Amino acid sequence: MNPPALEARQLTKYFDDPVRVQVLHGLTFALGRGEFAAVVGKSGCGKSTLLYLLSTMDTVYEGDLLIDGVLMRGKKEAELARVRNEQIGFVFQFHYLLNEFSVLRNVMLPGEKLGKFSRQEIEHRAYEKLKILGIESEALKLPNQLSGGQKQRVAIARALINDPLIIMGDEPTGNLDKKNGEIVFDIFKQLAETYHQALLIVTHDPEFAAKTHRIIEMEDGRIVNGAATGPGQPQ
Ligand SMILES: Nc1ncnc2c1ncn2[C@@H]1O[C@H](COP(=O)(O)OP(=O)(O)OP(=O)(O)O)[C@@H](O)[C@H]1O
Repeated sequence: MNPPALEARQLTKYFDDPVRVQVLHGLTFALGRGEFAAVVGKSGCGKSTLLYLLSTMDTVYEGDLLIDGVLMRGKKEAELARVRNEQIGFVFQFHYLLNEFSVLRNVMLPGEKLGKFSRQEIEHRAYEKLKILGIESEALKLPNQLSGGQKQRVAIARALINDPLIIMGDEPTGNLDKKNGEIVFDIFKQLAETYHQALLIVTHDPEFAAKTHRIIEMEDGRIVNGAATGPGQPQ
């Protein structure tokens, strides 16, 4: 059996700014392949801090993090950068697309950075991703010629270019209207159910959270609900 896409074991985080404050209190949970989980909780409960740790961007923590069964502790920054680029796709509330490049090139950039495929192959993959997101006709436009919903779909295509095992989002629908939020939700669901990617999405939208496979509820730096993967959850 495959290991979980993501596993946190007693993840603990302190900030020392200006005094020592514990922000995460020994979080233990796993996220399987094909699972679509929402992380919810009040402002300040530690959701973004958790995402930072899980995405390997913050390496100062206690406890352990495993990605696809591999322990992240002790890895050098260059190795972590490779893990991030290859295994994790990130979608933020704001799209951070580069306006001087076409939509297609924006999607291709993380593929070029990975350096695993030829430029032609990356371009082919970028078109494929834009197609999944229903915006291949916009490929040669500049990001600022698109609507907000379309831009967010480009950002998702960019997160998918290297076929990551895990997709993380910090309020990826926070900036969208209801209709576009639903489109993005359906895309995430398809990624989990058709492509067996693991999705961990921070959201303040209860309707969005209620439609995912699993809600991980946080309170004051602890998981108070949804830490355990239920029986029958896709792996
Ligand atoms: N760099 C930092 N230094 C000190 N404290 C921090 C730092 N970053 C976050 N915190 C604190 O850690 C706690 C958790 O913050 P975090 O941003 O993870 O919460 P959140 O649940 O994502 O909130 P929101 O929903 O408002 O985005 C908060 O009390 C915050 O003030």
